[in-house]
Amino acid sequence: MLLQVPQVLDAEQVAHCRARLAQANWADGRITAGHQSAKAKDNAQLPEADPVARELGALVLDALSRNATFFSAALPQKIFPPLFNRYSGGQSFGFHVDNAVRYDRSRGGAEAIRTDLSATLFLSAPDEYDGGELLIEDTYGNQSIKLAAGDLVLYPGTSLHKVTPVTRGERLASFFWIQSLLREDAQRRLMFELDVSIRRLTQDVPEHPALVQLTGVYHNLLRRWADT
Ligand SMILES: O=C(O)CCC(=O)C(=O)O
Ligand SMILES: [Fe+2]
Repeated sequence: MLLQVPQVLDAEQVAHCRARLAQANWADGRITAGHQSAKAKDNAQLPEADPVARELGALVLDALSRNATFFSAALPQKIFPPLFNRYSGGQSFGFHVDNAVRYDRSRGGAEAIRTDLSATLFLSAPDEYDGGELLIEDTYGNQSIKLAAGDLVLYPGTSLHKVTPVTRGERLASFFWIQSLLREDAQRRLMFELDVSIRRLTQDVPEHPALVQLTGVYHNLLRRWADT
């Protein structure tokens, strides 16, 4: 399932991130690339331990924790501390699949996070740059994603994807991975659709007794499938 989540960050939060990123110590993006993707990757990135990355990463995680759509679609178990990248002057990232497991070293150890889902949170407005589309190979063909600043796209970690060359301006984004309670994309999609339907019914017919039953079905399926 490929899902766009609008307005994860508001205009003020985006402006704050951009101001901090303008002063940050950017490095070559290949620092976090796996063996294969290093060949395809040409961008700038903040190192994982960079204080600006940690500070803004916490801001992004806090926004995600209050976003019902993100929660319902991802059913997050662990989230990799958000990273930040920048493409300009023709930079791009060729087709690749993200590493299956990432190690979060932000708390001293090296906690393994299975990358069930990948996410990009756009921090530049689409009219600020040319190119820079995130192309994702989906079951239904290629999707070309270029979202408003503050919006996020969530897609299965199993997907082949690339970022097309940025030929004008600069594309800033935050990107990260999620280990979900549900390992399979098909299960996550079913649970998301069930949750969206229950929420619509709760709005339209709040007193209907079947709502209690349906909510029970949701939780009992999750209990059956959740991998904790
Ligand atoms: O910049 C993006 O939108 C995606 C970055 C990416 O695919 C990666 O770092 O693995
Ligand atoms: Fe990637």
